[in-house]
Amino acid sequence: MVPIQQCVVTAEQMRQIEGRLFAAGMPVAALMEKVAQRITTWLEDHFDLRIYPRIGVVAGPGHNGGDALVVARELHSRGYDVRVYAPLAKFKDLTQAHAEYIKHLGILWAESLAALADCDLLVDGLFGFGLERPIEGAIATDVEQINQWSQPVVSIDLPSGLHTDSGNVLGTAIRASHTLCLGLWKRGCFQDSALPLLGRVHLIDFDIPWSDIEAVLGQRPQVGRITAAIAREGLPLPRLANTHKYRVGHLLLVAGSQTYSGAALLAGLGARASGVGMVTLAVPASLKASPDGLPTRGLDDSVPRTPDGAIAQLPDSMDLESYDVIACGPGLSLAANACVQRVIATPSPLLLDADGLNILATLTPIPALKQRSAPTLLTPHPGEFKRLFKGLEAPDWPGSQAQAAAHYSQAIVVLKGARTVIAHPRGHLWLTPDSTPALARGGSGDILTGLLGGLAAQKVVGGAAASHDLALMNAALSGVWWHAQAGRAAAAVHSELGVDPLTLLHHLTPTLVREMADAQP
Ligand SMILES: NC(=O)C1=CN([C@@H]2O[C@H](COP(=O)(O)OP(=O)(O)OC[C@H]3O[C@@H](n4cnc5c(N)ncnc54)[C@H](O)[C@@H]3O)[C@@H](O)[C@H]2O)[C@H](O)CC1
Ligand SMILES: [K+]
Repeated sequence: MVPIQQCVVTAEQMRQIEGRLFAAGMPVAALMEKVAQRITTWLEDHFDLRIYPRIGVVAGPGHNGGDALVVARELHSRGYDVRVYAPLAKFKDLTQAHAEYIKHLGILWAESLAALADCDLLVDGLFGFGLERPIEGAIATDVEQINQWSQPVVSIDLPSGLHTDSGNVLGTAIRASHTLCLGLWKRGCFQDSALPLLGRVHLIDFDIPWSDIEAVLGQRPQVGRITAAIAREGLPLPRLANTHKYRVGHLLLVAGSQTYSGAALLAGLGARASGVGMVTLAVPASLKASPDGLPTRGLDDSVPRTPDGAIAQLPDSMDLESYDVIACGPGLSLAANACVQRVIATPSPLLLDADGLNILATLTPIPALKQRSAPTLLTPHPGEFKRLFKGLEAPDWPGSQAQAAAHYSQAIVVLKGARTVIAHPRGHLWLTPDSTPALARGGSGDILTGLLGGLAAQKVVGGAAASHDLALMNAALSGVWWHAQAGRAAAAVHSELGVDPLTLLHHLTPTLVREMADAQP
């Protein structure tokens, strides 16, 4: 059984799951009642009656509106001063019944949105996963008015106006301060276009039986949300009490040039934060004297250099197979072609990033990757993705793009974005639950490369070749999640503008310590 927090559905999948519950005998009205009770309790816990006495509820014609009306009734019975506004006169039957009872109770039924202007909190129950077409006309005007007001807005299921799957705005959409996703996470909650409108997201569980989820999503759902538990499981912890540095991974990091020296350093520091036993940083001799005490292997001056001062070729004397994992790319510049070709030809687990990917794009990338006998992890941002996988950016969302690219290249693809997605060649897709725009900054990605490489080396070391693919996947899940959580922790202290790469680095270890402590029983 997969934990509920890990499941992500489309509108159609949710409809199918809901349909199974109803077919099995769960009355529609009873389910709405149960869901709305949980929403009401959540609201009461987060918006105290003494501070938020007046609550405005905006209800639509469908069952999202029905949920909202039950919430209105329950808030009224718990002592809140509730006002309801329903911009459409026609309701589905169950919603209509709740509307009549609301009026019978004497709850204020407003004729216009203006009556809700001085409410302390608004509940948005206009549309949920049944939104079929763009919001237009008078309702669009109402939505825009709500967005101009300053009180918090809690959206039921989704901010009204967002498409459940694509996260795109249909016409116009509510800008929520909180979104209470009902039952299962909806795919739209992970889309870049939806992020500015969702506010903080919470799942309201209503005990959907696993058998019904499994019947629709399968025993191992193809799409998963990375939970803290998944991320912790993938970390190389705990260590054996009698281990030593060569048993906890040796990473070769091929990075840097005269022009881009910072990238190599940040990737090296990211690797160091991963706890990996050994990092060999293959950098041009000019970068050898690294600040911050990082052990580097500066290749001597006899090694040919590119015009940018990157390593043009790794020395023949270097045994690349002796490392557990090779990570290659940050700050290499585009001329380090031969160097990248050599690491690709080495039968070791490989992570390619930045110029490693840009150089790969100039080769015949897919055959080059498919010929590899060891697993590959690619970490493109959307620009690198486009160069590498021309045409595969067409599917409607980054998840499908990454899945298509992973299938096509037979590599694990970490497509970086506001919510990074991770796709495995066998089809599984993982979504990052939360992150921060503070990470939108040069250097964040270099740190991620080092972190992933270091985690991967610790997972790979000592394992049979057949286990290396899983080791890389686990490293990707844990590393992407850890990096995002550290970014959030750093932003909480230093603001979204204050998370420069070194600040991010300083938050990696404390974040790990906190997350591991949270896992203690
Ligand atoms: N997840 C669950 O199992 C449960 C969900 N609940 C809630 O039900 C909604 C989905 O309800 P549904 O009636 O199918 O759809 P909506 O309420 O989102 O709205 C459909 C309604 O609106 C009309 N419509 C659609 N688009 C527009 C538009 N642009 N302009 C005007 N009118 C439009 C459409 O014709 C329908 O009449 C889900 O999100 C949950 O909130 C259950 O209550 C509990 C179980
Ligand atoms: K809504």
